[in-house]
Amino acid sequence: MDTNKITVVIRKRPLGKKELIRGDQDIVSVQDQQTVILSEIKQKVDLTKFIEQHHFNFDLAFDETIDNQGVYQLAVRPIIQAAFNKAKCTCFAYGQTGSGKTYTMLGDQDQGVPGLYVMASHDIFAMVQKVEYQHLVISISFYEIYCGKLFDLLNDRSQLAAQEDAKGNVQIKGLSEKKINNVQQLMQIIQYGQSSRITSSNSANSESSRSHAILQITLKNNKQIHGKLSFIDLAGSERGADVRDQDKATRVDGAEINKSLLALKECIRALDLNKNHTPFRGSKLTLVLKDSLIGNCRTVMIGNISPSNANSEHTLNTLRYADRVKELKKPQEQKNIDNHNRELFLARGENNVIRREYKNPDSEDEEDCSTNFGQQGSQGVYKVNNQKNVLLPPVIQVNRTQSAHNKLSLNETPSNKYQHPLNKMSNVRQSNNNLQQQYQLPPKPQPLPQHLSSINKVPLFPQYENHLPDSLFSTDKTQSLSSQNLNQPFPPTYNFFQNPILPSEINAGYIGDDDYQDNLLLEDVDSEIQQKNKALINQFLEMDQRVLQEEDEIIISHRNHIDDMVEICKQDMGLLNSLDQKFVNSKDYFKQLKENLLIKQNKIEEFINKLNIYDQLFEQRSQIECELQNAQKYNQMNENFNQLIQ
Ligand SMILES: Nc1ncnc2c1ncn2[C@@H]1O[C@H](COP(=O)(O)OP(=O)(O)OP(=O)(O)O)[C@@H](O)[C@H]1O
Repeated sequence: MDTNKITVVIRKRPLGKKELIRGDQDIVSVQDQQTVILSEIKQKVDLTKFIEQHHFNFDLAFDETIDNQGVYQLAVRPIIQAAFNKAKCTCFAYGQTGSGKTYTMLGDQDQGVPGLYVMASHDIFAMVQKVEYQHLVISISFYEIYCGKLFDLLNDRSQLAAQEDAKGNVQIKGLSEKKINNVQQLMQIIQYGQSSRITSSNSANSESSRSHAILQITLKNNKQIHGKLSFIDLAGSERGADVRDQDKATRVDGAEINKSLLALKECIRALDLNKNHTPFRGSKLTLVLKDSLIGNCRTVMIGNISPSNANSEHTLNTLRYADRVKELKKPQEQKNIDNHNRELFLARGENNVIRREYKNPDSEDEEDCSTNFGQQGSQGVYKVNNQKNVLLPPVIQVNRTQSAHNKLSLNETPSNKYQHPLNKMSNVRQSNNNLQQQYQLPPKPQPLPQHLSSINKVPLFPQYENHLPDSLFSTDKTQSLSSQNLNQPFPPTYNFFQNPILPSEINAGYIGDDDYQDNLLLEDVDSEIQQKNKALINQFLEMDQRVLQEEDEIIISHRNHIDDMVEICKQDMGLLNSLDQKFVNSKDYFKQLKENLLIKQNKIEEFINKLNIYDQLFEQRSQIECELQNAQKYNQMNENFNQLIQ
């Protein structure tokens, strides 16, 4: 699949009123429009707190200062253009309950904030005024998937059936389609459909949606589909088990949500890897989206995240999910590097994680609050931030081409102290932990990179003009929707898919950058232990990759196996039939039956062998994982020991 077909975007929402009152801390920082850093507050067994910083890199990352208009312009608008060029385009909003998915898609009517639906439709209706698209008819469908069932939101929630025809096309039988002529009509229909959605109260968000809502806008040319846009407000990604006060129905529903989100990830993964088999049938969601995820398609995945420390686990899950989707379209070398950034297997060894000492934001100790790390300029100086709701990592800029003296300076361990063989490594870790974690003011809205600031903004919503951020676009926002603009709804100079945003500079915090990793740890600490650990990690990653590949192949083999068995069963039936009709004598019948059984036996054995190989690989991976965990425990013990004797 073309690398530009999938765009992964992260959007952080601001802290909500309740969170501010509760004193929640903002633990997410977005840097250079691509990097997201989550500072997770954790606790050791001795109850001391520390911060684990997780670094992620995406196609686009938006902080709380961006509004829906900005998200639309930078991430979504290009797919509207693509739909007019006959593509099937999909925009997903993914994230935990209350992270801002609906706000992004639908906006906030009370506050007069437009969402992506309305912005897209403004552009669509502007486009169909162009001569070359005047023949296109726009129609919409709106339905939801709840507990694996489809409900038509534009027809009294009537239940629908998704059926796959002989050619593999999926049709939703009975789905109503409304022809629309203008934005107002579209919004009225959406509002009507939205009011029929399934919502149920839960502890995270009183208007929580527990279903996937799918809005499809189809561009038709004489009943033929010219292009299609699907906007999907996915159900909350958190696990059913994490939601309080849940009854059985809620739990079942939660499991269904998980299943579909996993299937979605698998489908995007399969497409990206150009696999022969894509598991669309893994869930209703992926089945109904089949035609939008194959061939000439574009996908924008918006991962919505909450900034609050109370949601750190879910936020981390969303970032990892999005990272997994995004990881697939990277070149192999980059994947290898980022494999280091992946989930769980060795929390302390995870290479996209930095551990830091936790400093209580209530602390009045000014002296500790300004530490120079030897950086040039002001970036290494950490100032007190009186704003208690913000817990942001210090931005340490390290130029990766700089020589050793420009690196993050680490404290020397006094030579008269006992040195354990593992000391070098633990010294580094300890020094890292000793870095004073301070609190910065939230970053000012960052100016867009030069090549983006020249975007020719077309004011889509004269009625919403007052809400547009001045900082976002260089053009005059009072410009009206003139006929000239209507003829040119898409900025001719800008196409996101042709001009992806490049990181303006390497951010030192991004540990996926192996030069930086080398600078921080490896060059300075060349211990045997560390080499061993590194080798173990590489072994683990290699094995992990093989296990994942084997898993994919087994699923494909299983489907093939079923097809084969069905074929043999058909032959068996035919054989019996022939015997009944006396077309075959009993001797030939027994001979053929035996042959069929042997073929079945061979196929079953072949498949069992595959499963055995998988078991072995899995076992090997577990062993390496275990060794890694032991190494981790050993290092921890050593570190504790050092702390005790110092
Ligand atoms: N970018 C934002 N700016 C301001 N407020 C926001 C933003 N994103 C979300 N909110 C607010 O946060 C609350 C939760 O957002 P929203 O309902 O969109 O969450 P959700 O992810 O759709 O949740 P669910 O899956 O339960 O429907 C709402 O009150 C919304 O107005």
